[in-house]
Amino acid sequence: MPSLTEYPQVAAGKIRELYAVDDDHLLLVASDKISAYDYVLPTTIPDKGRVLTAMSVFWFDLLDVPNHLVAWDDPRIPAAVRGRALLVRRLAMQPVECVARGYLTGSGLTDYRKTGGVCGVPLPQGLVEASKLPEPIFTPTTKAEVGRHDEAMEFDAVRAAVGDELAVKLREATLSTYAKAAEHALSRGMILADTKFEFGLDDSGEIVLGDEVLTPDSSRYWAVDGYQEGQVQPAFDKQIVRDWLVSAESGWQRSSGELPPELPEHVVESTRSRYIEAYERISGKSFAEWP
Ligand SMILES: CCOC(=O)Cn1cc(-c2ncnc(N)c2C#N)cn1
Repeated sequence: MPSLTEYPQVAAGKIRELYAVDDDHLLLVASDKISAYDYVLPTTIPDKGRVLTAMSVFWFDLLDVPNHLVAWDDPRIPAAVRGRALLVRRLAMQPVECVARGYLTGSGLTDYRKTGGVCGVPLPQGLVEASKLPEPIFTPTTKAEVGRHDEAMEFDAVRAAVGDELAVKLREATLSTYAKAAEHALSRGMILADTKFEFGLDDSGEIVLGDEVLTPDSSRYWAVDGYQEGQVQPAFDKQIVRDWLVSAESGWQRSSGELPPELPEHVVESTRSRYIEAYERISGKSFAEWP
């Protein structure tokens, strides 16, 4: 069994790292780090990396779309990260964050209030926070540099970036994959409000689903119970953390620009439970059975 130090690191995000295994394979490793209000918090959530990896594996198996997953249990995966790492095949990743939205919130709502639509896609008047959209929309963004925000792209910008034919294929793959996932989530009592996919091309030029998929870090999940149009929905996984950070108890002021403080044990434990609950509701499996 190799050690992670044998694999050169090729990319690092706030929460995840990517390593080169060989010419054709990469290792996508999820940490237990958690971010809130655009900060990576000093406190980790035990098992978060394993839960989100288990969720990606579940979704890759459920969705019948070509994807980059080779294995999550393989001799090439170092023991230290087994269960929170995906062995994937190397793709030519496309320079577009492929976002699908079924509900209006966050930056999409801000865009709508300014322009009447999102990423140039016109929407009906009268929509409010958390409104369900008449049909899901493709609202791509750029892949921003580390430390910068992704920027909204209109469809013409996607065409300019990848060409007309591939732009259409990316939109179709994004919306059809979102629809399948949202339908399954709803059958499990969860609203998949939006999600971000990354696609690459394999050697035959086929579109292949990459990155992590349909995790609470790449998606907004809301519980159906309690869904109320017109108000900000609690994020299934991070709301406890967000609420504590802006409560008097934390002693932290979001506007201060200071790093957030350590989380108390009860917030860590409740958040760990929320991640496990999200996985178990969506997958119908027990997290205790994940390696
Ligand atoms: C540190 C986290 O950042 C990323 O994983 C983004 N990223 C993905 C790739 C990638 N590159 C080739 N083939 C792939 N299958 C993938 C994947 N997934 C590169 N950066």
